[in-house]
Amino acid sequence: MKIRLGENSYGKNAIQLSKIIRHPAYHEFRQITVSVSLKGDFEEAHTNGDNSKILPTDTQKNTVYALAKDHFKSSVEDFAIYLANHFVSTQPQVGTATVAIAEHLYQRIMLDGNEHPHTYIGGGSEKHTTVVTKDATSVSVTSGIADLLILKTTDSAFEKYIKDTYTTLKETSDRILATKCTITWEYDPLPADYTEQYNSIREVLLRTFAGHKSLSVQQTLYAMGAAVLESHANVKDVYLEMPNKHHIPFNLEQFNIRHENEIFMATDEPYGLISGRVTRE
Ligand SMILES: O=c1[nH]c(=O)c2[nH]c(=O)[nH]c2[nH]1
Repeated sequence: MKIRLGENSYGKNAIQLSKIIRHPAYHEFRQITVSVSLKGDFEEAHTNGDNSKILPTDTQKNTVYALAKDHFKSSVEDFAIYLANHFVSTQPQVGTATVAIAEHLYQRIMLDGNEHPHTYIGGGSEKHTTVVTKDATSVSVTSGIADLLILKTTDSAFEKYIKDTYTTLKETSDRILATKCTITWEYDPLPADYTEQYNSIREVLLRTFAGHKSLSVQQTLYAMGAAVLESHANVKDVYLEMPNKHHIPFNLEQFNIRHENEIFMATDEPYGLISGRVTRE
């Protein structure tokens, strides 16, 4: 029987790195999770146990910490590109390096109307993500937002869907719309300033979510993706995952209390999961 090795990769996942950038008047604090994955000439490692072309994942991890000192200064995208390029250009057996970074967001706390110089508040579950894939001739950058918890208390309906024997869901013209969404977009061409692009795309996403008169999560998902493509010529496509964080109206009428769409029961599971890619024709 002929057996052969198929597609393979290896690397270090979930490297936790924090950095203080000390400015004279204040400190910047950054916290990231980095994953490295390498593809290349690793056939012999798998079939013969020959490790002569293996850069240990432990060394990959150490490289991330070492290079962060001088090269993690601005955006996570710039650092990911630097790291991916390092592995491709210093290791001839590596054909493609993929570096994924998720940044955990912190802001300096406000005290007496001023940002405190060295004390921070976390940004909740939201993360700024990037996945950079680099080979000898090309680089791709897909950035995004992960676990962004957003909610609106009106301008969301869900009506006129299929009703069959098993339907119990009541139509609503005014419900809570809540999601902890993960959104990614590919840049093409690559921007000069990733942080500026990220902030501007994030604002378009939030503005669209807020302003959209939603007939369903599906429709809001499409509107958010389309708004990014309409406002950012260098975004090739947008992928959105929007779990529906249900807030179910609680039946107060069983206690003879009038239901005025004010009291809900938040449920974690099961949850609707709506996902979709919005792209240019
Ligand atoms: O926006 C929605 N889309 C659905 O497909 C769906 N299904 C459901 O039960 N509630 C909702 N809400």
